[in-house]
Amino acid sequence: MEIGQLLSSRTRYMSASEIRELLKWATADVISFGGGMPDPSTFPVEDIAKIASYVLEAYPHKALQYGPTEGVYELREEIAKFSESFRGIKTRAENIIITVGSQEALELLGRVFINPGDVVITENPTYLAALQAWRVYEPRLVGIPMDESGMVVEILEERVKQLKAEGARIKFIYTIPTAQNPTGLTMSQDRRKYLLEVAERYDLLVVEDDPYSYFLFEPIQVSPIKALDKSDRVIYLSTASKIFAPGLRLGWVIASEEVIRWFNLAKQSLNLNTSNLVQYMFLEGLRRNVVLKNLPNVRDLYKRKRDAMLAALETYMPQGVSWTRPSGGMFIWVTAPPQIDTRELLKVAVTQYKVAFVPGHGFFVDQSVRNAMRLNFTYPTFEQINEGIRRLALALRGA
Ligand SMILES: Cc1ncc(COP(=O)(O)O)c(CN)c1O
Ligand SMILES: O=C(O)/C=C/CC(=O)O
Repeated sequence: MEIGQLLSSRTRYMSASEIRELLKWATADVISFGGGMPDPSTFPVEDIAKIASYVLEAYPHKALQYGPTEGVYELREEIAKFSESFRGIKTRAENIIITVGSQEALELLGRVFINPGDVVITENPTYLAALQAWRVYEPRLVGIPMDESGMVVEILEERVKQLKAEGARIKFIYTIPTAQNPTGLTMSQDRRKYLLEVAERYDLLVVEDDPYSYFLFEPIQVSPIKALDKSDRVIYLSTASKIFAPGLRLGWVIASEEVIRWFNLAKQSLNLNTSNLVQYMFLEGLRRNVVLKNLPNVRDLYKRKRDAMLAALETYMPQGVSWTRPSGGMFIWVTAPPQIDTRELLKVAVTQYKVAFVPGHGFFVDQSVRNAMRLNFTYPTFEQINEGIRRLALALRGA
């Protein structure tokens, strides 16, 4: 049966995630620098196995039953304590909703805030799956350039002034201020304060997406923007994906009670509630300190992997190729000579050189930059990092 005529008009805005599409390349002979996957050796498998059997023995009915859309109250309380002690964010259970990964939080932002033509301001480049989630709501995406200290907030302020003057409806400013995806860059503390000042001055919402502040390799003194928020204008997203296990699909939002109420309403029609079993498992993981006890080792491993990739880039890359030095997180952002289209390069890289990466196009609000690529260093082994960069350099020389 042909369904083309039956599709909704919004499907024209649905496009594949170049990250998800790459997962198929994670074959035996292709070295993939694609998905932002944690090193599987960091998964606390034994702890999770014990926790799963404990939860199913201690409170099976609560774990296996439907649950409250906003999430298990004890978990929301535990995340509030974790956020204050570990991130300096003072909050309460009532200001938290548990989501199916922070990817669901990105969807809830679109569903609750974006009408066609509304302006959403982001860093440029930014997380491509956020753009993917929001495009179906037909926003006007405005990208702000970055430098070594993150989003150039002076340019943000100028753009906000222009947009306000033309009567644009700015719905929120989206930032990944710490070890940003895809660049790995971290916004300075001064810029964080300046961004909040601009948001205060123009009465704007700020969405702070923060999966990576757990993995800062350099001693940079930065605080979550949410920790500086005195007027409930920052919507803070974080996730268990990088500090526990991505396959469990658990994230959370910290925001005003009004935002939480609207996210709750939108989530009811999406999936009723995040898996209770997974919520109780993460709750036990926090209570047993499984999350924090592993972090120093994981951070050290990822720092060594970042250094290994930076060394390999220095060794093998030809003239004209540049890259970021990430302060943390999972990614290095590489810029090839301007004549190279990395989507075209990927085809050759995979088939002839058996190495994969995420082309940079999809991380830009207008897909305007074609000679960039994102490399993940946390998933590949040290040997694959060196050999994969050697192969990538050969592919670039041949381009
Ligand atoms: C900036 C950003 N936001 C959201 C997500 C989605 O994470 P989750 O696994 O919690 O859905 C990711 C995952 N890489 C990310 O990098
Ligand atoms: O690579 C990323 O940034 C995101 C990874 C999550 C996914 O596998 O889609």
